Amino acid sequence: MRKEVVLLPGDGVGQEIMKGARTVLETVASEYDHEFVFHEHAIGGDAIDRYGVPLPDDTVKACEAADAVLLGAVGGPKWDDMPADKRPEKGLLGIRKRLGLFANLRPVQGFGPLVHASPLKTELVDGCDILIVRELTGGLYFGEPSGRSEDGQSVVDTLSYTREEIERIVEKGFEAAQMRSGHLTSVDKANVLESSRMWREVVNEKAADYPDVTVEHQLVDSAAMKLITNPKHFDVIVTENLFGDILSDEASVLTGSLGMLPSASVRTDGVGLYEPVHGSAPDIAGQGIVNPLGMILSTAMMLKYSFGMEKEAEEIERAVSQTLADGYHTRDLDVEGGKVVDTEGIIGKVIDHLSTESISNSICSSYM
Ligand SMILES: NC(=O)c1ccc[n+]([C@@H]2O[C@H](COP(=O)([O-])OP(=O)(O)OC[C@H]3O[C@@H](n4cnc5c(N)ncnc54)[C@H](O)[C@@H]3O)[C@@H](O)[C@H]2O)c1
Ligand SMILES: CC(C)[C@H](C(=O)O)[C@@H](O)C(=O)O
Ligand SMILES: [Mg+2]
Repeated sequence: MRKEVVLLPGDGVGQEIMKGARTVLETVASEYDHEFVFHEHAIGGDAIDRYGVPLPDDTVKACEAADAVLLGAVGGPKWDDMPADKRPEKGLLGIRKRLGLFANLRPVQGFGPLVHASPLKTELVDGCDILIVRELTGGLYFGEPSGRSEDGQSVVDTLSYTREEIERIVEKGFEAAQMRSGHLTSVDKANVLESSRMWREVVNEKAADYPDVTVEHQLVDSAAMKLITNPKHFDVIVTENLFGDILSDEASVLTGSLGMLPSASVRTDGVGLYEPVHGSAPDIAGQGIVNPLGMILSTAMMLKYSFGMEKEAEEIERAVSQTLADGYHTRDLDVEGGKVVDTEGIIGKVIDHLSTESISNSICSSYM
């Protein structure tokens, strides 16, 4: 298959992890006889520096025309003093909105080889497998009005959702639960927020269409507590934009590092954007030590969801898992007896496991 992929490396470690994604895809292409054509475009601070805006029109057009988009990360202290509408993060929010990517799927897995990497007790983490379904194009991130009063003494951000926006993401949550364990946790703040009360109403209405799914409502504050005291309680979590942002970084603690989490930003049909959950990590950018596995696992999500390449995606996941099982990891992971390697080192190990020989071995062993 021939696929056009837009690469948006962005800022900070974005450039370093994108190299890993590209190398992995090139290996998959040669092993499986695919052709991935890469088109690199600017976003975030990189785009501000080069073109004066965080989301150039060319970038949007290229993404709209692509088969899929991969994004590294945006932002960093260099642009912290820019006015709100010119910040790098506006580029990311802009592309999500322009492409209509309302559903952000954030799987939290990888506990096999990493079960001892989490600061949480092993028995709490072992066997966890959670999918956070985060609403991505509404809520506080996009509500109007937003800004300061003329005298600078008051400020407003608006949390707004239409019923339709809630319905479509809640449906994604139910569909995911149906395909997994059949349990859905809807996270809100219905004891305080009107938007959450409408959210809860929609979840209860939709539940009738999914009789095979059990639903529970959980307030976001206690959900945050339960996520690290009893994570196995959760399977699919569906929640609004800001709650999903915060809970997913928290959930990364289960894997031992924020650098491990991939994500898919999708809509019902059309182009999808794949991005790790973490940011531009300015504290370690340029040092060659960033963990590229969240980005690499995002490429696996792209192959599965946008290109229907299930087998190829599984091979990437297997290669990552075997690399970790061999004891190799970057320094953000604290694994007793593990072997710390740099970014290039870990990418090389993943590639070794993607080579023809190792793939054919895994195919043989899967029939035994
Ligand atoms: N998708 C995105 O583009 C995205 C996501 C989150 C934050 N950001 C931006 O990134 C900048 C920094 O934000 P932050 O520091 O709060 O969050 P961050 O995710 O960039 O970093 C938080 C901490 O985790 C570490 N970390 C993150 N990813 C890592 C990886 N792959 N390997 C090893 N360590 C990793 C960092 O070194 C840092 O100590 C901000 O400008 C923020 O807006 C962008
Ligand atoms: C950089 C920021 C706008 C972004 C978000 O809040 O959505 C990030 O934290 C994420 O999780 O993708
Ligand atoms: Mg975030």
